[in-house]
Amino acid sequence: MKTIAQIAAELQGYDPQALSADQVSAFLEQLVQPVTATEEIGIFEALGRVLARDVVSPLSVPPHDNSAMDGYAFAGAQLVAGQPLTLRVVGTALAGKAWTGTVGAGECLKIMTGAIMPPGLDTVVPQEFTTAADGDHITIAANVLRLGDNRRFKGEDLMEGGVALSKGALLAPAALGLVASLGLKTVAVYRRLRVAYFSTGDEILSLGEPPREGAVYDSNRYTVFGLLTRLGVEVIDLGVVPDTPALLEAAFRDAAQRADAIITSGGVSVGEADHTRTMMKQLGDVAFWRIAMRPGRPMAVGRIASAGFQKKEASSADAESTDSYQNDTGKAATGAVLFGLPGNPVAVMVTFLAFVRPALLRMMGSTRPAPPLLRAVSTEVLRKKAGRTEYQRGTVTTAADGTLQVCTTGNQGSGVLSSMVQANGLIVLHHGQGNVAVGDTVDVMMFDGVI
Ligand SMILES: Nc1nc2c(c(=O)[nH]1)N[C@H]1C(S)=C(S)[C@@H](COP(=O)(O)OP(=O)(O)OC[C@H]3O[C@@H](n4cnc5c(N)ncnc54)[C@H](O)[C@@H]3O)O[C@H]1N2
Ligand code: MOO
Repeated sequence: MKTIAQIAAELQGYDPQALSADQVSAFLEQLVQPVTATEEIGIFEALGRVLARDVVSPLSVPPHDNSAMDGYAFAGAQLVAGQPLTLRVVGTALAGKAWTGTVGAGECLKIMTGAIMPPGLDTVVPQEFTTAADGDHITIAANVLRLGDNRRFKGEDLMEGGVALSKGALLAPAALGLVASLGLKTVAVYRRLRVAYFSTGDEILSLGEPPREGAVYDSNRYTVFGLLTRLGVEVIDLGVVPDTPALLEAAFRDAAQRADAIITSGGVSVGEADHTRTMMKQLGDVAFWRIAMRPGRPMAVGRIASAGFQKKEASSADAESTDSYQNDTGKAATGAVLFGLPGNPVAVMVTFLAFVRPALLRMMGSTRPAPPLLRAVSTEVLRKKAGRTEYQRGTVTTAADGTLQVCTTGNQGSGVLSSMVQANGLIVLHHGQGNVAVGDTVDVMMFDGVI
């Protein structure tokens, strides 16, 4: 496990007072490692979990060549271009039962979708392309079919012995179905990540407290709860912690003991009455950054030591595998990764989406690349200074001509949550980018499926 100083030394051009968003991502990739503990769980429990071992197909899917249509199976070599074909129906093959008779030249077999294709037959004509000829014959119109049509091959979805799903896959609904199609009842996944969160600040009111002059209700706790829950981690909610050293220390210790990662909001800027910063420094190995981005400029990142694990031992633990420090909760006793987010509600969400979410996914063991950004045409002028990354709240819509367009949603202040609620994505104005004119194409990070 590398210390903050080690990672910083390896990162080109590292300056904690002026880090680009890309440098932050590169830093976090070094700081966080996937959990190692795994468990075997039922498929219904596996949605959103990360596969810890390749799933190797114990059988082929489909298990045999079969029909893709309700119709008539026959040997396709009998088809002649430009001519209809009349065949005698010799029987019916139903799904789930093998047909045991023989089908010769000039003959066909009535077959249902999914029924096994008997040997020698390779083509299926859908029922609606046929007309009943006299007695037990059918006629296939000319030029409606080619040899091999409507036949599904054994193993065309998954072949026995092949890797059906790779380690690191995030189990989405299609993956659950795929596992079930192999007849498997359980999958091996990484244990669920535990993430503790608390809000800091003396001006922050918990719900239920009466309003007080100068105080605001805690909203970050709820947005972070939502973001973490959507990610599928176990959320450890530690509420609002006042700016009191003893209470902050207790909260950090408790969080580091129980969680893999700690998220806090507030107290990472240069304010005077902030014990949060001091406590982070005292209990851990933490860097305080000013990121060249908006919103989300100040942020603290590092590792908080858990009780019984002395900070100065961190370097001796470096060479060891995290596994040797497992405590009885299955969590490495090396403390927890800290994401100290700025207090402003939109800055919390933006830093979470830009940095914390990818880092947590990595800790969960996921190897899925980040979803691609969408390209949309800006319908307004966007003022942007080169030399920092800006995230603006926006709404993407489809124009009458089918192109995607985007406009911003209201007040872009970093405390304004209403414009976040209206948005369906974040317009990402990259580090080197300047002003945007009407008609320029911009990148958008869509929220769907993320938040
Ligand atoms: N001299 C400077 N001042 C500030 C700087 C700076 O670089 N130099 N950066 C500004 C930026 S950008 C931000 S963001 C804030 C971040 O400061 P803190 O992380 O110390 O956050 P606080 O001061 O505690 O809070 C900021 C703001 O957010 C409100 N807040 C905090 N927690 C919550 C919560 N749980 N729910 C709702 N609202 C919350 C808080 O009341 C403040 O209004 O610093 C700037 N200043
Ligand atoms: O950039 Mo701060 O992080 O405005 O909210």
